[in-house]
Amino acid sequence: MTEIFSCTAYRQLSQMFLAILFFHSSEYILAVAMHGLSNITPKSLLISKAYLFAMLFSLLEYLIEIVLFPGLKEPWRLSNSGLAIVIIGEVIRKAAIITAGQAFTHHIKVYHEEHHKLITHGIYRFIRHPGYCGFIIWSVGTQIMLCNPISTIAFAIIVWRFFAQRIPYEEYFLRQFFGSQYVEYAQGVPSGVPFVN
Ligand SMILES: C[S@@+](CC[C@H](N)C(=O)[O-])C[C@H]1O[C@@H](n2cnc3c(N)ncnc32)[C@H](O)[C@@H]1O
Repeated sequence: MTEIFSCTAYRQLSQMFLAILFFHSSEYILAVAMHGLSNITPKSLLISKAYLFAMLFSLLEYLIEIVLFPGLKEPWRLSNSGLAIVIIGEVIRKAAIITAGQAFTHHIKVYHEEHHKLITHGIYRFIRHPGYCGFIIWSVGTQIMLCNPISTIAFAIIVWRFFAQRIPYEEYFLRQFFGSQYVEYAQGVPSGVPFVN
């Protein structure tokens, strides 16, 4: 047992645990700070059944591989690059949440509220969906950090597909709310999610 859970495994699993803990607790704290505790539900922790399934799958992959192919987990440069990618993803996502403030809601708004202003400054000057871009980077980074080949590819495809479907829906309402102001903004600024215009 001690041999299976080598130093590498302890380090990688602790980093994963801390990455997840930091991500969800900071999402919740920021949601409370932006919207007030009374407007927040446990959904702001962003833990869905699909997400839990994906994370458990990745943990299972890790455990199977560390037993059967321990050498797969050893490339420390790759694992450290994963950690760096996780941090970059966090920074991009949190910059989005802090910049957008009350405009950043975890559900997509389908009715225009008066206080909802179009955000085009800060990180939104460079990409239209930094929150989604940051999450894709963060989630794929967690799997690179664990040196999980299957989950790295699966996370990249599944998370990308999720946002590729969500963005057109979200932008339909943004065009309804902000009209030509949003159309012009979208023409000049890339989405930040690969292959999504
Ligand atoms: C989960 S947030 C994600 C925001 C953005 N898609 C991102 O990735 O940073 C979803 C809410 O943000 C709002 N939203 C998205 N882009 C916005 C912008 N540029 N200005 C104001 N609100 C925006 C949408 O109306 C939606 O209700």
